[in-house]
Amino acid sequence: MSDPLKPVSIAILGPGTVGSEVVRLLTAQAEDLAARVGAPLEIAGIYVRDTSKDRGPNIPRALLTDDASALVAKADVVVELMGGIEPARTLILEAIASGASVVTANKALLAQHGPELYEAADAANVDLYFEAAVAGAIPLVRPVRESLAGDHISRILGIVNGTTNYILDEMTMRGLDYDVALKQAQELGYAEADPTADVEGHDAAAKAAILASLAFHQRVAMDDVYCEGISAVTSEDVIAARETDQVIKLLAIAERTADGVAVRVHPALVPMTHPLAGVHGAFNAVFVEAESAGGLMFYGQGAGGTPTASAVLGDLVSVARHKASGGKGPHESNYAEHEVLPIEAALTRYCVRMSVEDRPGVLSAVAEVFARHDVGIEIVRQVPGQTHAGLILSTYSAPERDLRATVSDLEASDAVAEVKSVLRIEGE
Ligand SMILES: NC(=O)C1=CN([C@@H]2O[C@H](COP(=O)(O)OP(=O)(O)OC[C@H]3O[C@@H](n4cnc5c(N)ncnc54)[C@H](OP(=O)(O)O)[C@@H]3O)[C@@H](O)[C@H]2O)C=CC1
Ligand SMILES: N[C@@H](CC=O)C(=O)O
Ligand code: NA
Repeated sequence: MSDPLKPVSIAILGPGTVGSEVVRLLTAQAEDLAARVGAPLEIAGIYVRDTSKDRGPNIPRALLTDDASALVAKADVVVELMGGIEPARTLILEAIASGASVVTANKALLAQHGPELYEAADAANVDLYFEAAVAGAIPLVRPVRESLAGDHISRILGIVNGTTNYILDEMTMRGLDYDVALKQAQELGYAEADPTADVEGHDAAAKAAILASLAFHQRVAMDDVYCEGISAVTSEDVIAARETDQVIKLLAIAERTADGVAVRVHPALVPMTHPLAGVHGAFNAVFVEAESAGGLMFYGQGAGGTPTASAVLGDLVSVARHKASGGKGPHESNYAEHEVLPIEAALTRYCVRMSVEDRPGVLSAVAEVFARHDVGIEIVRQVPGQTHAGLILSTYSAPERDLRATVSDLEASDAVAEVKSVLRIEGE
């Protein structure tokens, strides 16, 4: 335990969208934060690659340094907001080795190298906090890691990527083109430095891996998460969804069943009446189902500089309190060994949109393909077309492997001109 009046020295790595807001709020709220921590928080320096670049009025030039290792070595707490794997990983390990606690928003790093970082932090008896890494401002890591530590979480389902929710929402509500909506999301500071991580689902998959690891008390890596992004979602899909009172959302789903755990990220049709359908813009919403607590819902801003800075500062206050007055946050809990199940085992529903020959007998030929794989059809809608008829079929719940085999046979069928899209249906 250090002298309660001695300042806690903070190193900021990366004053970008999030980091610059953290610095602004640390300065603007200095008195409140000092009172809450029990010691002043002092910025020891801000690491950048180029110290000559102007970074706006919130970033004092005098604090800039391009010597990350020297800065990390003199800090009590290192706040990593650069993103990416290297040099973030090495600098966090250096920080931990020198006895500093770490706050990071870097989900990509945690999903790939989490075990190495948790082990180092536990061995050095320092904190590693990462509330901002999952669902931005929403308190979610702490509730799952701490508040629900006495319960059994069975399922987590939600929207955990602000950029893709913003894009899909703009396409649905305002008919915007995909590319225009993505550009806006980048300008608003929601997207990752390389937005491929957002639109291909990798960012949501990293968050799903982190949440599943915390919820199921075992290591779930990025590679364990089945991942499909939204880059293949077309305006036609969005319109077809709206015509059937549904919306398309990129969902992250982590489930624990009797057979093991399954974690997946993919676009899905959600009924308009479901609460997730009402999550607009860059907002996120996550449902957590636990044995004793029942259902819990978390909702708020999942991206953006200021909201994310709130989560970073919350962590910073916690770890600084430990530096000022003693104590330590939770260590990694990874004792469980559930099997990680493949996507083929998932039970889900499909909506298949296709164009078919406009002749008698086609409907029964299509129905026969579904029956061949024991997949029940719940709803059939036919849409007249010029050369072909449009057919939209929604199935009952079935194993993914049977649904895939059905689609593959539909593609090979003479009755089907084209399978235009296949979307899972969730949230009913
Ligand atoms: N933006 C958001 O809504 C959210 C972001 N996050 C996470 O927060 C982290 C930061 O994101 P964000 O602020 O948006 O990112 P930005 O790209 O806006 O900022 C990154 C900052 O880090 C600096 N940086 C990047 N790479 C290096 C490097 N190799 N060496 C030194 N400095 C480097 C950049 O410097 P320079 O200006 O010189 O390029 C910039 O100042 C990421 O891990 C991201 O996933 C988490 C939740 C929400
Ligand atoms: N790019 C991410 C930022 C927050 O994690 C997102 O869009 O959700
Ligand atoms: Na969060």
